[in-house]
Amino acid sequence: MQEIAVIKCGGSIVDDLSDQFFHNIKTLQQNGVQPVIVHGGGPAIQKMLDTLEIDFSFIDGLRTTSEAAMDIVEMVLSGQINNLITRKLNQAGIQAAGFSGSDAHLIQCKPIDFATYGYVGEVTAVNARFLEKISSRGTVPVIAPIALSQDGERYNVNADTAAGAIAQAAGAGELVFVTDVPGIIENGALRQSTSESEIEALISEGVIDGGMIPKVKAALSCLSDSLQHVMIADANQVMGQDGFTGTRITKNEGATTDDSTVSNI
Ligand SMILES: Nc1ncnc2c1ncn2[C@@H]1O[C@H](COP(=O)(O)OP(=O)(O)O)[C@@H](O)[C@H]1O
Ligand SMILES: CC(=O)N[C@@H](CCC(=O)OP(=O)(O)O)C(=O)O
Repeated sequence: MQEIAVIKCGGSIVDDLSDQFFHNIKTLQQNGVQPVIVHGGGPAIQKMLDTLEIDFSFIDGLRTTSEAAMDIVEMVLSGQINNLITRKLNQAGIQAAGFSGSDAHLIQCKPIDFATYGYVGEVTAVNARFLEKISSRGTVPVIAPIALSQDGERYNVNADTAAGAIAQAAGAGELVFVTDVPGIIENGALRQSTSESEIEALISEGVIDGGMIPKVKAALSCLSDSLQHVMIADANQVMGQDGFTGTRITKNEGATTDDSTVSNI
């Protein structure tokens, strides 16, 4: 089986992906790696909810999602952003197919806490076998972070969390959060690496803030024996021979690394 690399493409950068991003995906394929793309779309969702004057708030970085908001989340993520990225990949000569996480039981979930968050899901299982079937035929799956509950309801999942769960369930050897910054910045400089104990301090000191918090949390929760580091990187960087450059996140030395909670169906 070829190595899988999950690339999470942030909503902050989807409109500004350069040729270099697509070149990097091609290079991964040429190196025998199967890329799986998971995307966000926070800014586009925000814009549409504001235009339609649909209420929401953020609690711990998660968008509270009413039924009306969920219609918009699904429309924007599946109908707009997923199509955009898939179309651009195909235009760049990379065979790609778009999916909602609610297709083919790709992402299964349960509500986090319906009374507080509404339709916001916590991933319980990923259909990694389906992904493997698509990837092994040379097609790049492009996945919107929408999940299905056991009773067939759609839920909104934070895209960083969805990418982490997919990487974990698919046994990915690489997970890269590509975004609009080169990695974790501290005092104006890029931090080349960090680990669990430092991250807690960086969050409490306010160095890691806002949209960077779900990335580092997702990274820490999916590190395992097969996935020993996670990268946060600039989406349009020139990728070198050693892969993406940015901030490399690892567990602390000596910590248990195999704490899998998402099942692979
Ligand atoms: N220490 C930090 N280093 C870099 N970016 C940070 C840091 N703390 C907070 N951020 C913010 O996180 C943002 C990236 O997260 P987000 O906007 O959610 O991106 P995406 O849509 O790509 O997931 C950056 O643009 C920056 O504003
Ligand atoms: C529950 C929740 O917060 N879902 C996110 C899903 C999109 C996302 O995560 O997009 P980014 O990667 O661009 O942040 C939202 O509604 O914005």
